Amino acid sequence: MNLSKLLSVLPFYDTSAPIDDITINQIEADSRKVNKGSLFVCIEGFTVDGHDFVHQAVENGASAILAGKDVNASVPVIRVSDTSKSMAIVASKFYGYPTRQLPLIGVTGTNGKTTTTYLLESIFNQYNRKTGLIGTIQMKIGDEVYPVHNTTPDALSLQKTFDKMNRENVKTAIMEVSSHALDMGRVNGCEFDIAVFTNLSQDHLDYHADMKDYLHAKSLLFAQLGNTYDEENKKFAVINQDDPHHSVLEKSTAQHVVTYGLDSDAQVKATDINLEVTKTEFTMVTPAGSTRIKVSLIGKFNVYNMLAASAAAVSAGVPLNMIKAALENVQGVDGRFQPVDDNQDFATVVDYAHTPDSLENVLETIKEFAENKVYVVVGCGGDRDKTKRPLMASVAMQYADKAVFTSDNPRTEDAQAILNDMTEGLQGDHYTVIENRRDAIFHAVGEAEKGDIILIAGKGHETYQEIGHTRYDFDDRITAKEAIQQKVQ
Ligand SMILES: CC(=O)N[C@H]1[C@@H](OP(=O)(O)OP(=O)(O)OC[C@H]2O[C@@H](n3ccc(=O)[nH]c3=O)[C@H](O)[C@@H]2O)O[C@H](CO)[C@@H](O)[C@@H]1O[C@H](C)C(=O)N[C@@H](C)C(=O)N[C@H](CCC(=O)O)C(=O)O
Ligand SMILES: Nc1ncnc2c1ncn2[C@@H]1O[C@H](COP(=O)(O)OP(=O)(O)OP(=O)(O)O)[C@@H](O)[C@H]1O
Ligand SMILES: N[C@H](CCC[C@H](N)C(=O)O)C(=O)O
Ligand SMILES: [Mg+2]
Repeated sequence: MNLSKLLSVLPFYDTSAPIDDITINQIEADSRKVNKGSLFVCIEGFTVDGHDFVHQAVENGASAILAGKDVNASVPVIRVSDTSKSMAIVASKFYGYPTRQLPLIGVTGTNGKTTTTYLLESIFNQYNRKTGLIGTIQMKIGDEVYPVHNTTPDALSLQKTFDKMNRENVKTAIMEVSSHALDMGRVNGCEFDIAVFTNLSQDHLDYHADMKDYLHAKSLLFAQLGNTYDEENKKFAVINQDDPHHSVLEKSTAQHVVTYGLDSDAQVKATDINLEVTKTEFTMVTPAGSTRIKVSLIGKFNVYNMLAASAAAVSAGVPLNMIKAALENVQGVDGRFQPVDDNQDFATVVDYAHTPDSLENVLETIKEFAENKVYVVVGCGGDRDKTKRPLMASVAMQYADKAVFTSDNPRTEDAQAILNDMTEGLQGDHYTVIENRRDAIFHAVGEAEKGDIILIAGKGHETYQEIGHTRYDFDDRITAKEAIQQKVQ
């Protein structure tokens, strides 16, 4: 695409040299990936400054540079005030505004985003729509799976991905939208049709100044739905009415609000809920009718996730019988309340709870069904919210008969210091500290007796333990299986 034409979407910019004859065939923010004919965008990161890599970008064939400060280059430099924002706008144009033609559902909230997006994927597949999915575990186009580095990728990768989805005939895109992404403007340029809010509780206070700031970031998704009304293209804000923050989000948008909740007067609600150890049953009441649903997902928190997905699907016009069929087929999400079984006489569950609220929800569910003792193996991530550490430890102590505190991605922090943060001032002594996660899992499995249940929390689908800057192979499910096999031999 002609560079002047591409930049016509920007209100103001300066150039160091004429750009009329330049053709751009790629936009790139990583100098290492620049090819001949690229526009290299300099982004000031948390680790390094992209402006320092202009030389490498030019060596690799960049035809022009988009910069936020003075840089020297043998190719034209385009100066803008904010390269991240400009990149999102320019990328949308370069890829032909892909989300204008692609129905897009964004899911935000502290817990339940991944689960809700997977439920939505199942519902839209049942409705015969090819789906695209972007989130914590992976990116998917139909059945094709791609690896991801972030829950919500940067603006450039997103626009590129949506373009690919359009070219591969995706009819509905579903994505997790993290608070980091909203705050950093990664979803700038995305035209959402439905925004879903799951819940808000403490997490990420390493990044957000306080809970108010965290809530504000979440509200940006609802503000981004826009304030113009198009009868042909209705937009919806799907909001959990049982969450105390719901009214802030409702006020952030001018679009239709669809509420969901367990009791109250929500538009989509669950009544007559029957929570069992292997299944859940409830009646889903929606503006489109009611239906009894029997699913294999466990726990009240999953009823919320099902309501969130159903409320979004009903808003998009999916018939209730399709929603029911899809939910009843769902077998669970990778690493979320995932049993590890090898004919042992105690239960073992791997789950991705890594916040005080999610740990409490999952332990509450387990406690309700436990026939005997409850064990929990859990740690807290390094280089992440330090204030959640004692809270997670005390939740573990409150619900478990025996807590085993261990490491969960210490990253650049000292694992023992993280464990000290967890256990300092802790009430009670029914806990053990075993820094090595494999040893901790083997310990819990070794101790468990008939009818006990072990929850291994925090890593879920993760297949690594990150120590320093290195990710070592590690999988709770594989490790638990090995421990069980060794025990039952
Ligand atoms: C704090 C943060 O969000 N960092 C993100 C950021 O990395 P960064 O700022 O360190 O980037 P950087 O390495 O300084 O690089 C700056 C620029 O220089 C460029 N560069 C760099 C090196 C080079 O040789 N040449 C070059 O051009 C880079 O391509 C980049 O454009 O930009 C990267 C690329 O987009 C992200 O992958 C990275 O996320 C890191 C991995 C991360 O851990 N982020 C977390 C905090 C996060 O975003 N989490 C949320 C929520 C998770 C959840 O709860 O679900 C998420 O959405 O993932
Ligand atoms: N609606 C919910 N409310 C509270 N806890 C939940 C809910 N849904 C799931 N959980 C718990 O939170 C864990 C993470 O769930 P999930 O991966 O769906 O959330 P997420 O919002 O995508 O998390 P992340 O921020 O890491 O992407 C689950 O393993 C479960 O323990
Ligand atoms: N996306 C979350 C995942 C946390 C998972 C847990 N295993 C940890 O490493 O803290 C984060 O990066 O904060
Ligand atoms: Mg997620």
